[in-house]
Amino acid sequence: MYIYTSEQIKAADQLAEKRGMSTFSLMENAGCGLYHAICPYLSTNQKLLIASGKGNNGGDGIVLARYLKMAGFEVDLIFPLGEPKTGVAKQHLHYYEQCGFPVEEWNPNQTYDVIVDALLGVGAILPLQESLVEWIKWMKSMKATIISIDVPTGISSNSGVVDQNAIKADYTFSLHGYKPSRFLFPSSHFYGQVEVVDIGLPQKSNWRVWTEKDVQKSWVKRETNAHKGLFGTGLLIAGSHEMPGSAALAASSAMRFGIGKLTVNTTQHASAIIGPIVPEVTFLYHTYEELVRSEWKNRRFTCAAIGPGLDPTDDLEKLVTYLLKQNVPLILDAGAIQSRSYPRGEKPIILTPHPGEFSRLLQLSTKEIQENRIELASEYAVTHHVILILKGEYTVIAFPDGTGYINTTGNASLAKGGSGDALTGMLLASIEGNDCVKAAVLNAVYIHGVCSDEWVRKYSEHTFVSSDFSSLLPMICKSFEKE
Ligand SMILES: NC(=O)C1=CN([C@@H]2O[C@H](COP(=O)(O)OP(=O)(O)OC[C@H]3O[C@@H](n4cnc5c(N)ncnc54)[C@H](O)[C@@H]3O)[C@@H](O)[C@H]2O)[C@@H](O)CC1
Ligand SMILES: [K+]
Repeated sequence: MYIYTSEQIKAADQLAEKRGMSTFSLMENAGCGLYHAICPYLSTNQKLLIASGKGNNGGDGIVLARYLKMAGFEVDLIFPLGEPKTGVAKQHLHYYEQCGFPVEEWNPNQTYDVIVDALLGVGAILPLQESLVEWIKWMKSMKATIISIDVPTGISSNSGVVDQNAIKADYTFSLHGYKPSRFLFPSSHFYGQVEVVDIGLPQKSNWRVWTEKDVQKSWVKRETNAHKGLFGTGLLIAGSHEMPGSAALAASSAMRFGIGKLTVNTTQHASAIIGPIVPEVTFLYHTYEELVRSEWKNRRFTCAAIGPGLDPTDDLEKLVTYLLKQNVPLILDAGAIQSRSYPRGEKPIILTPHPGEFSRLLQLSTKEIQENRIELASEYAVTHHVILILKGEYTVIAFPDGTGYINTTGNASLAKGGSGDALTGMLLASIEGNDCVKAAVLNAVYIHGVCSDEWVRKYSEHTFVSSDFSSLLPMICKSFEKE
């Protein structure tokens, strides 16, 4: 489940060539792999069109056409932009013709059930040429099932940018790995259902998708002689007169997700609301200044989270600066997400902005953030030595060492006040319950999403509320425990 930029794909191609695996063979692997992956979606009574471009994406289309013809499918292969230009695509066209298969002229009066878009892949340069636009308009009018090879024509590989005439695929079969645009916006909505086709290249990338298997492998089972001191003594600085619920949601999720002990620093008013919901927590009622002065030394907290339900003020900033010096895992959310510098310590500092908060941090529009979520999150994490969790559909989790992950769990039911607070609580618990920081962070994000996925399996997505995390977590966590 790796993710590759167009530059990485080209480099992998060149390295394979140098090592003796020719691009001709890779194209054969691609076409053959595509054939096996696409076949289950086709039937021999359908009329198929493969539209190939001049580059190697078009070459993949030629190989696929040969396999489909050999299997008895009714396929027309056409070149709306002219015949192939690259050496390997020409070679494959030669072999295709030697096998006795024809190239057709585009006939706008012919109808098709399935159209395979092998026009542009990772070599696309936007905007689309006028000659292609006319053809795409005809193709869209056909109302056929559209299958794109590698990336839908008209979207960028590396960013979320989309040409106004881009092809919206029903299915996309990506070669070797996902391309970043699969998880960016608005491009991801043009991919349809996506499958990755292996073409025999070694998998190596700093970016990948975190999967159920990853969670299972990294799930920590408690020792039989465990005691509460082993799972963290957390300080949650959250909740205000106006927003007491944020602290309740973060605290209950932290307790449910396994933290040993939790103290909530909040207002007296907020604690009257939090207490009945989470009787397991203890309370502090300090001002930010008082917390800086004494509490840390007296209490020996092993981790902290700050921000849910808090307004960004100068005093809050002073407290964050103080916490950053304590060398404990620190989660900064909501009101605590501000522009500042970070120490290069051993303990993880985790920021959890949504696109609006990240846009304020970077002084970029939300559109620019959404088009380049992966790259921008990674740059920020590396430059500031923090773990950056950029929330939203396909949450991006970027680490200071330049690695990163995409989370694919979760759905629109999470678009509701309080879901971020619950994540903060889960992160606080997770970071103390797993020695592997990456797994701790990724598992919290993954399971947070699974809760909402489980909800929508049974109930309407409109009805999920963040208090539901508490009742869903016991069952969902159980499903990851090894017997
Ligand atoms: N390592 C891999 O993953 C492999 C990838 N292969 C395929 O090779 C593709 C990349 O091939 P290329 O680098 O040849 O690039 P493409 O085939 O994506 O596109 C290049 C061609 O499209 C034309 N073009 C670019 N932008 C255009 C626009 N806006 N309007 C009209 N024409 C435009 C260029 O002039 C060039 O002729 C991949 O997407 C994949 O399908 C496989 O064939 C082999 C191995
Ligand atoms: K394509």
